[in-house]
Amino acid sequence: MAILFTLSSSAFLPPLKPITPFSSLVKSRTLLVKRSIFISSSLQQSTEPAVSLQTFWKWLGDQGVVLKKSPARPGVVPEGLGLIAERDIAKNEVVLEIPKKLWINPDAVAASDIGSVCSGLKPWVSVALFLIREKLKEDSTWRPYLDILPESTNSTIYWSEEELAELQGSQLLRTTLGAKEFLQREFLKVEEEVLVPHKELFPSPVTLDDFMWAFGILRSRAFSRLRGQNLVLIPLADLINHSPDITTEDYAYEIKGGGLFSRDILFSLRSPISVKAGEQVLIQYDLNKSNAELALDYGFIERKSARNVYTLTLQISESDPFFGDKLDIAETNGLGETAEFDIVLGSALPPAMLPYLRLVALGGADAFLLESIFRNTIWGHLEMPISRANEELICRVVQDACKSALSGYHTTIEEQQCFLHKLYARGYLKENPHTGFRMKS
Ligand SMILES: C[S@@+](CC[C@H](N)C(=O)[O-])C[C@H]1O[C@@H](n2cnc3c(N)ncnc32)[C@H](O)[C@@H]1O
Repeated sequence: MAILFTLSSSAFLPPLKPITPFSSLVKSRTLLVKRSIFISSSLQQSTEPAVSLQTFWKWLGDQGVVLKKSPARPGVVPEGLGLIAERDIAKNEVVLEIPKKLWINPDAVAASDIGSVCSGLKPWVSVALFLIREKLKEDSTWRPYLDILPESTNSTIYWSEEELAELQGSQLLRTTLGAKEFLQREFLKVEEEVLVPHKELFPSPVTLDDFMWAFGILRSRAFSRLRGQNLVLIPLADLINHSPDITTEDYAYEIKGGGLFSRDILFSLRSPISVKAGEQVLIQYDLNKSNAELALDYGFIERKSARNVYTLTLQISESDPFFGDKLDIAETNGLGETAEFDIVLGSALPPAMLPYLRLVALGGADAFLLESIFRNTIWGHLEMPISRANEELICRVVQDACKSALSGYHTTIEEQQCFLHKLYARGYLKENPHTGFRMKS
C-alpha cells in the first residue's frame, strides 16, 4: 500500500482563475495577519506608481474606456494598487467596462506580429510571450499598462532560497519547487521551438526570469471562466484586490454584448457589495483555493482555517496482487489508481477517503470482498470498517505517513507562533486598516 503525500498538481496551471496584481520592487517583506497575509514581499512598480497611474488613466481615457464620471479609479492601497470608489457604489453596480480591443488573450496574440509563431503554443505560453515582447519593446502601444505591472509578485515562486527555507516540510514548498521546475521545462521548450528559430521577432534576448515574470502576472491577474475565454488579462479590471470578507464569487464579472458585432463585447465588473466613496472596491478571488494555492498564485494567505488544506494523495500500488480488482472498484466509484483528498483541520474527512483507504489496504482474509459478486455492493461495505486487521493497517499507515510528513518541518507550530508574536512585540508588524497586519519595511 503506497501512501504518497503530495500536493495536487492542479495547484499550478491550467486553471488560471480570476486574478489581478501589480507591484514594484521594494524588497520589503510584508506580512498581513488578520484577514489576509502577505507572506513574502517585494511589491515594486517599474516606475513611480503615481506617475505611471496617471499615464495609465489618461491612456484608458484616450481609448474611450474611462470617463470623468467613472465610479472607481486606480490608486495606491495597502495591497499595492487597487480600485478606489470615486463615489458611493451600490451592491451589484457596474464599476467598469473594458472593450475587447483592450483584452490581452490568445486572440490578441494571434492577431499580433508573433501570432504566426505562437499558434501551436499553450494559450498561457503565447500570452506570456506577447507580454514579454511588448515589455521589451520601447515603443509598445501597451506601455502605459505594462508600466503599472509589478516586477514580481509575492508568489512563493519568487522567494529566495533563504525565504523558501522557512517553508521546509510544507506542501507549499513542494508545489513551489514543482512549479519552478515546470516553468524551466516550458521555457527551454519555448526557447528551442520559438525564440531561437524566430530571433527576428524577439530581437532582445528573452530570459527565464522574463518568462517567470509573465507567468506570475498571468497567474495573479488573468481572468478565466468567462464565456468563451480561458485566459484573459484585462487592464484596469486586473487592479481589483481580494477581500476575505466577500463570500460570493458570483456575478462580480461577466462578458456583455457580442453577437454580430464582436467589437461591442465588453468585460463588465460589478461591485459585489456596496462601497462608500474613498473605499476600495474588492471581490472574492476564489472561495475554493487553499492557502497554499493563494500563496502560489497571489502571494497572500488568509487566516481562515478552512483555507488550511493538506492534500493527502493515496495510491493503489501496481505491485498489489489485487491491483486490477481494486482499480476496477475505484473507477466504478469515480476514483482512480491515485486519489487526492483535501483534509481541513476541524472539518470532516472527505467522504470517499476512508472507503478508498480501506480498499487500498484490503487483503488477507478480507480479500474475498474483491470477488466480482460483491462488485456492486463493495463500496457500501467499505464505508464501514471491514475488519480489525484492515482498520489497524490503515491507521498505522496514515500515522506513519503523518509522522514522516511532520518530520520534514524544522519548527513546531508553537515555535512559529512564538516567532510571529515576537515580530509583533518588536513592532515589525503593524495593523493594516483594510486587510489586517502588515510587516513594516
Ligand atoms: C489582481 S492583482 C490586484 C492588483 C494588485 N494589488 C496590484 O498592485 O497590481 C492581485 C494581487 O494583488 C495583491 N492582493 C490582492 N488582494 C490582496 C489581499 N487581500 N491581501 C494581500 N494582497 C492582495 C496580491 O499581490 C495579488 O497577487
